[in-house]
Amino acid sequence: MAATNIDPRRHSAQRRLSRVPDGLESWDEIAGRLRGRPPVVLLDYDGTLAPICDDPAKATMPVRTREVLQTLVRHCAVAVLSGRDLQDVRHRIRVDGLWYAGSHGFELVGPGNVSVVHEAAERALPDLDEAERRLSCELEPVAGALVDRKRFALAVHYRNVRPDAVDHVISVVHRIGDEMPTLRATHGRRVVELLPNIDWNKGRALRLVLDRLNAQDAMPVFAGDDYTDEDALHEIHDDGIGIVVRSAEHGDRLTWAHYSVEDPLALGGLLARIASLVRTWSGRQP
Ligand SMILES: O=P(O)(O)OC[C@H]1O[C@H](O[C@H]2O[C@H](CO)[C@@H](O)[C@H](O)[C@H]2O)[C@H](O)[C@@H](O)[C@@H]1O
Repeated sequence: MAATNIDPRRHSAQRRLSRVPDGLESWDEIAGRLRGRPPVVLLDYDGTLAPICDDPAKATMPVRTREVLQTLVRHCAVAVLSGRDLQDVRHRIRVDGLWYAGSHGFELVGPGNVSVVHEAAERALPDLDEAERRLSCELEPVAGALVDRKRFALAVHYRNVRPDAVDHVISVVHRIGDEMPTLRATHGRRVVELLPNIDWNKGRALRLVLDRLNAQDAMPVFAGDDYTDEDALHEIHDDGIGIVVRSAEHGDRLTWAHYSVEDPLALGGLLARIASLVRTWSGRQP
């Protein structure tokens, strides 16, 4: 299962979540790293901007975080890289001027009507349709299982499934995915997903955004909470600031992040400090 791009030779640079310093406590160090290098801020949505909840349709970002994004985007480039469908994540964030990537980066839109769709991923669409049909049918009897179709991904949520039925749900998704060579499986927070079997992920989408912005001198700052975010954290590991949002759900896993924050609210606080810093540089305009 080719879920990530990560080069195993560099695994020694990963750390356990419990050993990653807190970003708010390390603020002076972060501010020092940003000095002279304006940030490009790239963010995951679920579990990062918005707290995790039982119903994916009800995940919302705190009002204060939206205000911070509105301030940030006036002073630096901001992108949201989500596993959600592109239209869904745009609708949830509702801030103009941002880059938005949906389906884990297989489609993106940016300011000035920029639109990028991964062409090869379109070849997986018939199999995604077929997998959606079969999974909806096979998992219909499983209470709490939720099949969530995005344009270039198919998530099966098991957060509300009885613990003794979870393995069954996961194995059904893998069996159907294995029968379709155009698809591959990935895992997230109480979710298993089928994606186009292409060497593409949030790390590659992040690099695409930086390239399009011509942002070689900028400091990429990425924040995420989940396994799929590790590709983006890995991508900027040597030349950026990676932040992981901690969660008990993952245990003491390995991460490429440089700093951590306790939860989405704390991340909002850290983003507010970054916003305040970049505002100062541009003469304190709102
Ligand atoms: O990359 P993200 O923006 O973090 O999207 C990843 C998945 O997030 C959503 O599911 C997760 O959040 C739900 C709401 O809190 C939660 O109920 C679920 O258990 C989590 O897995 C979203 O629904 C998925 O489509 C995304 O792929």
